[in-house]
Amino acid sequence: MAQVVATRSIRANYFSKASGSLQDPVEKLKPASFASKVLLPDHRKSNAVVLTRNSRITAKRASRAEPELIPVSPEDVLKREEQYEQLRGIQQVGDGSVGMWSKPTVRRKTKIVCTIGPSTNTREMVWKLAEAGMNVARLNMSHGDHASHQKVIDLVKEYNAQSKDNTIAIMLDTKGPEVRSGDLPQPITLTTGQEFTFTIKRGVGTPDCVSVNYDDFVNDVEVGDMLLVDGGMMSLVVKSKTEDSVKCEVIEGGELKSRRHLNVRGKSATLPSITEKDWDDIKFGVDNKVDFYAVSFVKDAEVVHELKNYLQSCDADIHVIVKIESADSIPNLHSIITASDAAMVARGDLGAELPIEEVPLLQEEIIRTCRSMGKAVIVATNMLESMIVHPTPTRAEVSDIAIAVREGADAVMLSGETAHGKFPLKAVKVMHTVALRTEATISGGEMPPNLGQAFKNHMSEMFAYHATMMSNTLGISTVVFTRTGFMAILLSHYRPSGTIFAFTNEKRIQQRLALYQGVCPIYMEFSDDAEETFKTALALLQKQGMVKEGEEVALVQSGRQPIWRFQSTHNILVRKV
Ligand SMILES: Nc1ncnc2c1ncn2[C@@H]1O[C@H](COP(=O)(O)OP(=O)(O)OP(=O)(O)O)[C@@H](O)[C@H]1O
Ligand SMILES: CC(=O)C(=O)O
Repeated sequence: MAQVVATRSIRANYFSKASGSLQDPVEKLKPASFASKVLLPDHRKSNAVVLTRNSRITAKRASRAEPELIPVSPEDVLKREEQYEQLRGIQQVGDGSVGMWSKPTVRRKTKIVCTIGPSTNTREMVWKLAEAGMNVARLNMSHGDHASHQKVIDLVKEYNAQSKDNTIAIMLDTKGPEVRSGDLPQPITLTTGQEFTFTIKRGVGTPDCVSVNYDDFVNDVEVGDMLLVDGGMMSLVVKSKTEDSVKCEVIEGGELKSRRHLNVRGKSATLPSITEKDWDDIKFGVDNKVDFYAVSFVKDAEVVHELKNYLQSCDADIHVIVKIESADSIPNLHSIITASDAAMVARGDLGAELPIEEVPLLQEEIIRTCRSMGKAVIVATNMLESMIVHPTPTRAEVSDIAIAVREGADAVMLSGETAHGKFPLKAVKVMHTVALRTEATISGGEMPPNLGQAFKNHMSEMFAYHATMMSNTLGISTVVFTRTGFMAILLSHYRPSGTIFAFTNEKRIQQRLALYQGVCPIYMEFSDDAEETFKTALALLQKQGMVKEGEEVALVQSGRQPIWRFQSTHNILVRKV
């Protein structure tokens, strides 16, 4: 057994200039030296860690072995050998940070968010999605009613209650101040060059005029503005305005269906980010104890504070994900993300309010900002759009998922693909496979920028750093015990190469942790005796096939609320299962 024990005297100035999020691909293929597996060049230069007192680090060498893939469906079992060979190949030419001495099991780290809709809102489909790899179920409050969302919430809770080793978090996505066209008796064809009118009068739906659900639409738009319909599928330029209508010329035509999104290029609506309907939906989320709110069209941090104050006032422990999708949010990105728990790159509206070519650059920037601030980040929209109607993805879609994984997203999201698509399970499987394959090429040890500022240099942060170094060096998984989720989230932030098995005695925390990259959350009653708890945890991991006999793991005891330890002591124990 190896042990790291430290007291408060450990110097915490171990942070160095971060590595970029993407390593040079040629560099990546070079066999790494031992030192480069442990520390990146910058870390080496800065002589990162100084343990001054009461510290000892030893580690036992176990037999060399290779990692194994976890099957997620019967089809995967058939492909196991093939994938195993693939991964082995990668590790031989690549970093070697996984599986150097021990035998960790390779699990997908990047999480999958699935929007539940008419294709998937049954018991059978919720179960199948969960078994295929869904980690978070998203309820889009722009569609459906409370009764239909309640049914899905109950199904997910039922799944969680009966599942031994899996848990699905619930995300309630607010409708927000979205501007939509009204209902139409049947779709209308818009032809390039044609005149078309939007009116704030209710109930209009003719071949050349349709209602808009927002009274200030006429005031917000100006002559010359470009209107985008359905995320840019169609576009119109504003030619003139009256008191209640906006006359346009169709630039890009197409088929206009009922209740389509309307965006004005470069402008956000002057509506509040949380509308009356949203407050009603938020209350519904509190009553149902959902895990996350995804708040649409956030423009500044004020709205996040307002929501957090409300949640505090009703004693609701629900995390807030800000959706970055409005032109106004970009100048306030830093303060918005600071105020929230996580962010979503909501590329649909983002690419309509801003020029579409800005989307990949903003995605990279938002991910980098979140990673440097210790916040979770989700990449959403159109990830496998073609799979709404086709059983296989385009190559570009596969690349899109791989890019989000390599950029360091905690999660990737499916929208129409699982909500109303023809192949929801296949879409999840594609996401799973692409994420897993991409992750196998990412070497452990890449730290986010500005590390050390995110969590106020807490002692736990240094332990997360060292546990990560151990995981990367020894090729082992990490086991952490957490009541609040803090330490598991912190570890996730450092992206160790092995899985983070996060044991918690709180069901809510277990569900919340389902969103975080690399975290496998497990519910367990804690005993008063630490040793007994460790043994039970390792036995449980072995029983579920998550670790194997003889495999080593790093047990981390740190965090804000000490469990079985004195206030000022923190431990990392390396244990053989
Ligand atoms: N709860 C639901 N009930 C009915 N239909 C739904 C539900 N959730 C999603 N959908 C359908 O799936 C589609 C894609 O879901 P998504 O969450 O991407 O919607 P969206 O972001 O509002 O996009 P859109 O502009 O297409 O409505 C929706 O347009 C809607 O047709
Ligand atoms: C997810 C979402 O709301 C968007 O992409 O606009």
